[in-house]
Amino acid sequence: MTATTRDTGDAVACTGLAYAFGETNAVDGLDLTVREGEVFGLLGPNGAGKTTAIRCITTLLPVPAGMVRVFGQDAAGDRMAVRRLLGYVPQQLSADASLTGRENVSLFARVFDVPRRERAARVGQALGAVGLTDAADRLAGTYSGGMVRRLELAQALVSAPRLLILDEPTIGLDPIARTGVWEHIGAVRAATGMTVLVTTHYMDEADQYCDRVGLMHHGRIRALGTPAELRQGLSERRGAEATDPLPTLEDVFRDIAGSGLETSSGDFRDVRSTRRTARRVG
Ligand SMILES: Nc1ncnc2c1ncn2[C@@H]1O[C@H](COP(=O)(O)OP(=O)(O)OP(=O)(O)O)[C@@H](O)[C@H]1O
Repeated sequence: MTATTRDTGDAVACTGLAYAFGETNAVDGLDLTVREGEVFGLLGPNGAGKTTAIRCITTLLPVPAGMVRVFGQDAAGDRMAVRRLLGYVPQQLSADASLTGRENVSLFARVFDVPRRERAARVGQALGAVGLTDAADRLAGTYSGGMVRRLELAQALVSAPRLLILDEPTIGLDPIARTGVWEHIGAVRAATGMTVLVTTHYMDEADQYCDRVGLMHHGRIRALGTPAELRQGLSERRGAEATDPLPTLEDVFRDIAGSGLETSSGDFRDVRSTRRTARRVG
């Protein structure tokens, strides 16, 4: 095997990844490994560099410094090979309100080269996997926010990716719609063994649905582990008694990102993203 096709068994391996916008070091020496089959949550305050890192991993941005591999494929080398391995749900709207759900997913099937004779069946399966079979032939413009998010999930799933990358998939959704999105992700994952890399500002979701989380701050991972490990670690650092309740993941986040949070919106909600989502579903 050559260096560019070496498969480490990891879904994503970033080493020393750096990306700057002018003077701003958005990603600053990021080391990150996402293991095959896991749900990995990338958390961090506004401006931590999560979206920029994800855009490098999806090959939408170049890799100016460091290394990014997706299932062993070099993102700076064969970008199409990397793109074929992944499905991506960005923060911005990726569904067209003037098309039906089925038409939207069909468009992605064509773009991702799903063989013509399999297309109709695969589109139907993707819509079914996110619970949109009954609404498939309605215009996406008539969908609720949660349905739009599930439609975008179907778009990303139609190419049967080995790695699904979701940038704040539940922002702006009500609790029931949030749970719905996660349940559909979980069902597809259980059926296919797909790896999931997700960013979220909702600590409760990270705690409940992610196998491991990485807390990113100023362009790097500052803490890494299962939610339980991170909570236990903070408890030990605080010298808590065994009978004390474990701190929450939000406590861990505040402990690490500290001042970074005070310069943002005060909680983990990204106002900018919420607005983007509000536009998308409006
Ligand atoms: N297109 C751009 N031009 C200039 N600076 C940018 C651009 N995109 C991002 N940045 C800057 O890079 C840094 C990292 O931004 P990024 O969007 O990656 O963070 P994030 O962790 O995804 O934040 P959020 O949680 O708010 O989405 C920030 O300082 C941001 O202002």
